[in-house]
Amino acid sequence: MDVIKSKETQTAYKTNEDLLSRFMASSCDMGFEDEQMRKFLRDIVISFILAGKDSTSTAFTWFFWLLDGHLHCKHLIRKEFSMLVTSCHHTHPLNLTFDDLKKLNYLHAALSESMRLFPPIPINSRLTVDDDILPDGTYVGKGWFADYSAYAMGRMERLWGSGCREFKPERWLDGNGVYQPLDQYKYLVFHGGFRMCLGKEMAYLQMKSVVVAVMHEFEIEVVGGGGTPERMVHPPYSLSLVLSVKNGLPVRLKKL
Ligand code: HEM
Repeated sequence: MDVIKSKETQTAYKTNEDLLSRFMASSCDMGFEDEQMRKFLRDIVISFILAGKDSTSTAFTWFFWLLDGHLHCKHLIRKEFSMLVTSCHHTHPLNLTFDDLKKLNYLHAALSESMRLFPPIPINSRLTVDDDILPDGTYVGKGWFADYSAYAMGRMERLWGSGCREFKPERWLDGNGVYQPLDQYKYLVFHGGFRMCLGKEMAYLQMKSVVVAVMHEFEIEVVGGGGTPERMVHPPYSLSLVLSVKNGLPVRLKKL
């Protein structure tokens, strides 16, 4: 609350580009009293922090686990961002801009593919407020839970074809290597419809910039071996609200 109050005294929040300033600037005509507005902003910030922290860190963990078992993909990711840095005339990947990061098609595909197999939020639930009939004719009564598993859906042959259990970033790319988003209801990693994740684009942006920064500086080796096709048959997961790697993911970093 103190941070919000101190920002209110700086008129610069209307032009500042940090997230809180943006929320403040876009909420000022909502008709709230001062204190109501502060609570509203506090709740938005807390929900963004809660929703965005464990989800992205879980996604990173599986991503690096999978890369360790798919060295060709690791090589393609490094090649893609190194070429981008050169073509944009930057001296360091940390100088890549928002628009530059959007050009990392292969990395975007590899992140999507990793989350298809290991969705950070593996199971999700809804409680019905009224009787309803789903589009396929299934009856759902008032007060019932309707659950879905993004983990199971990401491994269904009917949806992803015979190679559904393989890590193949290429399935997200067209013939020119450009990333092709798929139907949000086939890929429910970020949920779908009105209550879809509000931080999806931010999550990709954050993950791309972190992957590039880390991989530019270090070679990452998973202690005990990463997600080779053989190890992927029985992945070491631990199921909670998020899909963690069981006992964490110890890695060795070698400075490049
Ligand atoms: C890989 C990372 C992420 C994944 C897989 C993910 C996934 C999801 C999912 C499945 C939901 C729906 C939850 C539900 O309604 O039951 C959700 C909601 C939400 N996410 Fe994310 N999320 C990620 C990152 C982020 C980030 C970085 C932010 C913000 C900085 C964020 C903000 C939100 C918010 C505010 C909602 C609630 C939307 C609403 O109820 O209308 N998420 N996310």
